Amino acid sequence: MDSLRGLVSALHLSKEAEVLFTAIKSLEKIQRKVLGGLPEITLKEVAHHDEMNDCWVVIYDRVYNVTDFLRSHPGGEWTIMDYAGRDATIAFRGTGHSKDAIAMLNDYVIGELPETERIFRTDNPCAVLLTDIPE
Ligand code: HEM
Repeated sequence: MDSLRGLVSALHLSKEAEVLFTAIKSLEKIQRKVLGGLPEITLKEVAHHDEMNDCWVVIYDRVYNVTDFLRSHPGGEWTIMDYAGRDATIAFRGTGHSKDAIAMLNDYVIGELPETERIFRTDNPCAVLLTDIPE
């Protein structure tokens, strides 16, 4: 999907193509919900992806492959690379990202932590409570 988005902007395709792209993204979201959510990925697995050409981070218990986004990140590639293979939630939140940035996370999600490793999205009564984590 990321390459499709790249193609759309590289070719300066029409607004309709953008709308279609957004619709596909929404369908993917619905599909994820209907088919039972994201694949589980452990913190141990995430830790293997800590390089410039293979960079995963965890934000709000979800796993993101941001390899293709690093170079275009407005805050610079190294701000994310500092958290490559690790949890970046506090850094992401602490730098006051906009709603657009939060929505953008959906473009890169590849999985979520297993229940036992989650801090935010869990039924555990001791979990950190946040009202505005990305839905
Ligand atoms: C991994 C997913 C991330 C995405 C999708 C993302 C996205 C963005 C976006 C869209 C902006 C532009 C401003 C805004 O809309 O809020 C931004 C700015 C920024 N980001 Fe990130 N970001 C991510 C991770 C991080 C991390 C882990 C850090 C670590 C500290 C970080 C630090 C910053 C900083 C410092 C800016 C401000 C740049 C400036 O205004 O000069 N970001 N980010």
